[in-house]
Amino acid sequence: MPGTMEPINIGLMGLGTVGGGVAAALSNNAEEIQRKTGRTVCLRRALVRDAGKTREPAPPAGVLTTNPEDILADPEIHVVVEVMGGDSPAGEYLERALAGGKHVVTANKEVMARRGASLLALAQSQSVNLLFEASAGGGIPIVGCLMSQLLANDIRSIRSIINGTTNYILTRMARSQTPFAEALSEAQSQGYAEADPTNDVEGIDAAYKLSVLGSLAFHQSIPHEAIHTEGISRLGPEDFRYAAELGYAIKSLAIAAAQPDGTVQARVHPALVPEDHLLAKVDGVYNAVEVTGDLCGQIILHGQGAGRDATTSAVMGDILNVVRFIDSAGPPPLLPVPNGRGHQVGNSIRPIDELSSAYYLRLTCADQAGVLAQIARLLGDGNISIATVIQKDTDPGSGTAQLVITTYPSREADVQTALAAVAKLGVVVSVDNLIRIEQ
Ligand SMILES: NC(=O)C1=CN([C@@H]2O[C@H](COP(=O)(O)OP(=O)(O)OC[C@H]3O[C@@H](n4cnc5c(N)ncnc54)[C@H](OP(=O)(O)O)[C@@H]3O)[C@@H](O)[C@H]2O)C=CC1
Ligand SMILES: N[C@@H](CC=O)C(=O)O
Repeated sequence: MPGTMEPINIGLMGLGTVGGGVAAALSNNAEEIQRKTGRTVCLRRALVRDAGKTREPAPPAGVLTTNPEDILADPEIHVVVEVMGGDSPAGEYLERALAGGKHVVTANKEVMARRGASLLALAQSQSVNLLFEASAGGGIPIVGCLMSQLLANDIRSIRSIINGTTNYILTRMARSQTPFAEALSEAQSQGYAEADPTNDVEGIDAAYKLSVLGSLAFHQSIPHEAIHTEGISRLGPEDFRYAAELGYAIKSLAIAAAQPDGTVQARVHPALVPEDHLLAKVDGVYNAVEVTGDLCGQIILHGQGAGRDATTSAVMGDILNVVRFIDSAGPPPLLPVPNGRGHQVGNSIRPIDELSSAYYLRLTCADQAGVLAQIARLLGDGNISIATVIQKDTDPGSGTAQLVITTYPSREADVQTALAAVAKLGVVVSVDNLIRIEQ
């Protein structure tokens, strides 16, 4: 490690939306960083795929490289900041960096969801830090909050909006009837979306983030593969209209909740949220995380969940904390190492089938008398009671009508069985959507 008067050198892996923001902050805020940490923090190398790309601002001469060894094998680089994205090769680079005694800061939720447990154990064994605030919630300091200030709590639940791209798209669709593809392209041009936006719109990115947050909150591994995950691509403009008529907004929620039997329920899916709930008011690229703990009660953190500056704030916070750690000469970092003290071995995720929830159901049916009665009978046979009904002759002359039903809370497994029976009714043309209602 560097002597007390020497600079701390950063090896930046990735110089895109977030990496560009971090490089700019290291340069523009150099004096302030020096004032706050007593150290000069220098960008020594920046790894990219294409060194010929035009970059604004252009990095200083000699900084760009396409060879990861220029960072991993350089003993003068003390901190690796990974903002490349994806599991591989980023994951292998981080393993190498930690094994080589370098501190690591990453914004990569996929790597932390897939390899966080082993990376944290490696960091612990090497007495180096591994910080990952930007991996969930963008500029919202939720990771640090769960790791430190809320640590004394028995966390009961996390209910959150943790994908900026999706929330941006849903807001545009609800407010201005913007078509899905156009709203996605706007989110991409603002730098919010992942390299493969399927991860955003299909809920995969939110599942990675929920895996990170849930593992910290419940002190057990919440594997992303075990999280029930649904995307937003099946939502149509009519769903937003009907939801508003019923007094709800549609949001993509990521929820992890402790169950009385010690298991955890973890799910990412679109949901109807009452219009007066705080989560319903989170719009555009903003995210929010509601944490309920036995001591703190309910806390809601709200802020920008994606974008260059907000994410740079989280990454830079981690960098400055690493610099302070280097100079603290204190004990090794206290990382949330899985299977370590207070961390349960194994995991127990409750299957979605056992969830009890109210539902919004949209159907296209024959426009004739008695249809609702037939559907109500089949739902009733499956122990599902109807709460409200909206009937619309949306396409006069077509012989079909739209039926929107909300139900009282019922078991997911019962709803799926009853719906399969409803779909087979001759008078039902199509089952267009089924969305959970979150109170
Ligand atoms: N954008 C956002 O709002 C947020 C992003 N994140 C996370 O931050 C990370 C980076 O995201 P973002 O900045 O948007 O991504 P970008 O696609 O904008 O940038 C990725 C950068 O990594 C470089 N890169 C990618 N793969 C390789 C590789 N195999 N070898 C060398 N260089 C590589 C690219 O090089 P080149 O420039 O040559 O193409 C580019 O500079 C991701 O993990 C993302 O999930 C987290 C929170 C918010
Ligand atoms: N693609 C992500 C970026 C931040 O994590 C999002 O849209 O939230």
